[in-house]
Amino acid sequence: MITMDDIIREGNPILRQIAKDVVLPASDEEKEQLKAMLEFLKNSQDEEIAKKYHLRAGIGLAAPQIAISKRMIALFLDDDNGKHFEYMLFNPKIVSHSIENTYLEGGEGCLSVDREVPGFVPRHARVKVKAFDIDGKPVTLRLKGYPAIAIQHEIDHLNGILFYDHINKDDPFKIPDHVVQEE
Ligand SMILES: O=CN(O)CCNC(=O)c1cccc(Cl)c1Cl
Ligand code: NI
Repeated sequence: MITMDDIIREGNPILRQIAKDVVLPASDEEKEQLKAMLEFLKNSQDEEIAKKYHLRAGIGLAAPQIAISKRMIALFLDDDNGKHFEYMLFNPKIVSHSIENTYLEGGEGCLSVDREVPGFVPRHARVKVKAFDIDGKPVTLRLKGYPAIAIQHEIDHLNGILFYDHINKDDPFKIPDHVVQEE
C-alpha cells in the first residue's frame, strides 16, 4: 500500500518535471499503480486506517507525487451536494474550460508541500477533460465546483505545477478575475 513515505516533497525535481504520457494499453504494473493511488485516497479518508498508518487526507493524487513521472491521476471526493466522484485516469487533458474562474475560500493544500501556503488559487469554474479509464477506454468528463478544482490540481502535478504557483504574490487573498461565485 502507498503510505506517506512514498510521497515525494518539494525540492524533489520530479515534482517540477512534465510527466510522460502512458503508452496505451497500459501495462499491468501501471494499472496496479493507478489502483494503488485510488486505494491511498480511500485509506487517507478512513479515520481508522489514516490514524493507523499516519496518512494525511487527500482527495486526489498524481503519479509524480509517488515519484512516477507518468500522466496518471486518481480522484476520490464528494462535492458540496454529497455527490461522489471517483476516477482513475490515464493521460487526462483539459480540452476546454469556462472563462469564469472559481476558488476555494480555504485555499488548497498538497501532500507534497509540508507547509500551509495561504491564499486563493484561481481555477477554471468548469472544465471538459478527455482521458482514458483503467481499461483504456476513452472518457470525457464535464466537471464543475470541487471536482473541477481537484482535477485541475492533479493535472497541474503532471505539468510540474504546484497550487501555490497560482496564488497572487502581491495579494494572496485578492478575488481572482472572472469569479462568478465562491466555492
Ligand atoms: O495532489 C493531491 N494532493 O496533494 C492531495 C492533498 N491535497 C488535497 O487533497 C487538496 C486539498 C485542497 C484542495 C485541493 Cl484541489 C486538493 Cl487536491
Ligand atoms: Ni497536490
